[in-house]
Amino acid sequence: MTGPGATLRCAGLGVRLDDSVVLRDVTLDLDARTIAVVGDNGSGKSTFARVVAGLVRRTEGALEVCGRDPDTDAAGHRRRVALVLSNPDAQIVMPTVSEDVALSLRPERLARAERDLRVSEALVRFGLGGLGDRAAHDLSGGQKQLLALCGAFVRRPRVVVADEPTAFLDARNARTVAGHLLADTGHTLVLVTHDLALARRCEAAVLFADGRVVASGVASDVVDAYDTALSC
Ligand SMILES: Nc1ncnc2c1ncn2[C@@H]1O[C@H](COP(=O)(O)OP(=O)(O)OP(=O)(O)O)[C@@H](O)[C@H]1O
Repeated sequence: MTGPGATLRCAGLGVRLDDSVVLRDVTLDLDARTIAVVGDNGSGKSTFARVVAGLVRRTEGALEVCGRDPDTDAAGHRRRVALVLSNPDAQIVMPTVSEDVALSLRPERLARAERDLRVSEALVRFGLGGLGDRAAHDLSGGQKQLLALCGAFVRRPRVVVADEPTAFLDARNARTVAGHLLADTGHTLVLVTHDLALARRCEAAVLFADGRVVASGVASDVVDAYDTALSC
């Protein structure tokens, strides 16, 4: 694949895990800042998200994320990409809120003052100002997901891959988290979601079924196609 970097470009991409073919012949060319990934349970969305994030290697085909092949510079790719999962408990590593956010900045080897400033600015931005010294596991579910976003965005990632980030949240927290993910802060968003109203708010979408792409393009068109398939 050549030419200027579209956001997400795949040609004949396939993934085999433990001798099972999980993704097959995924071909896409999307140039959009926000991309939803939709489809039934088990259709391959999370696997695709992990390939985009550089956590799972494809076994076939070509892939470019913002013009770069994750496999040619895997470490650099992981530095540019942040991953947000549905279960924020799985993402909390450090005892306190601010230590947990600071951990995300460790690879940048910042001076302590700059690191502390970046952490406190991020906490305020995600509504956690004043909670820096709290035990991270004592936060509410919604606050924990905001902490996960804080840890993702404090690194100023080029790409954010979010896998069902609102799945366990109430309507208010889901709206807050979605607002942060969709806001234009210079990142590209790849958002796996079962929330079709949220998917419609993205610019583009991809619909998976049985490990294949069955529709891709403008988000509202793709979600309409999925809605139609669901009612058949
Ligand atoms: N390590 C693995 N080995 C074999 N098969 C796997 C592995 N990981 C996932 N799969 C299978 O790949 C298929 C796609 O899984 P994936 O988690 O990507 O789907 P999904 O669309 O994200 O589903 P959900 O909406 O339920 O989260 C499933 O059938 C799953 O069982």
